[in-house]
Amino acid sequence: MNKQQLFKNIKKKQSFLCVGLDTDIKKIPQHLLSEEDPIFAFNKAIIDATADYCVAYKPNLAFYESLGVKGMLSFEKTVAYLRENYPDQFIIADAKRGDIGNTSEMYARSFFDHIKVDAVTVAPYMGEDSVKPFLIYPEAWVILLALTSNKGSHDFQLTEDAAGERLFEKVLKKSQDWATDEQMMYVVGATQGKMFLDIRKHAPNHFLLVPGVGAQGGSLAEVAQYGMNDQCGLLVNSSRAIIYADKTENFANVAREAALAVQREMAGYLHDKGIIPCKA
Ligand SMILES: O=c1ccn([C@@H]2O[C@H](COP(=O)(O)O)[C@@H](O)[C@H]2O)c(=O)[nH]1
Repeated sequence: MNKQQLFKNIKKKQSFLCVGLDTDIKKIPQHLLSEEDPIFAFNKAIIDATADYCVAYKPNLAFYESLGVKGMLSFEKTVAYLRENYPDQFIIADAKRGDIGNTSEMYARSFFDHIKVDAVTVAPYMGEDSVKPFLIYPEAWVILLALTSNKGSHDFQLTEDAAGERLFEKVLKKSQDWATDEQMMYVVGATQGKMFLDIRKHAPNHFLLVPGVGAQGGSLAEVAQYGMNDQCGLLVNSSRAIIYADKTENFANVAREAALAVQREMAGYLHDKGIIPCKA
């Protein structure tokens, strides 16, 4: 999916919500454990319940890999289910990959040739040759870690060189030699508040994948205020606060309500920015 199609979907759905499929066998409702593939059954129910209110899904690979081969099958089935039934949803494999060139090439093949997601998250710290193999797929996206949502983002990403340039700024600047905003996005944590202003100085037109609202306490209002651009430019992820909003047999309906609440708030910010027309 290209940038224009993504923006069109955001306007149509009045939402820039990405639902995170961080599916943990220990957290899903008990009654699903008798299913042949409980993880897929959970994901399918969550997707069917929330698809009206979001434009993207982000399965995090750690949750699937932790279950071995079975988990990877659930992941692949989830992506195939989305592709077949919700082709307008943008699919992000949150895998935080990146290695020497020939190894990155294998990661890229796995996500873009084999599983066929729209985007993969990549760590930038091994540099150009570790990122470039993901960029040979013209329709696929790289989402580079820039300024993450966790406390540890201070350890490296916010450190300054002698000229006062912070590491995340170097990442934003340098990586723009590798790809345009039609193929690269950046991860910026919702917990970073006003730092979105600094991000936008270096990347005014890029889409940002923003995790950290909901369970991590980041403010959607601040993200919209400081991070939104004329084409929205935001995909805000929420995982636990939506998918585990309820643990009973009614979990999917409650997840739908949680997604709807976020979508309504997002519609307000899109109106305020003039991206979607005000209600009559
Ligand atoms: O900076 C980052 C980068 C990635 N993540 C991932 O996003 C989700 C957040 O889940 P919540 O339950 O909504 O907190 C999860 O998959 C993280 O690994 C992040 O949180 N921060």
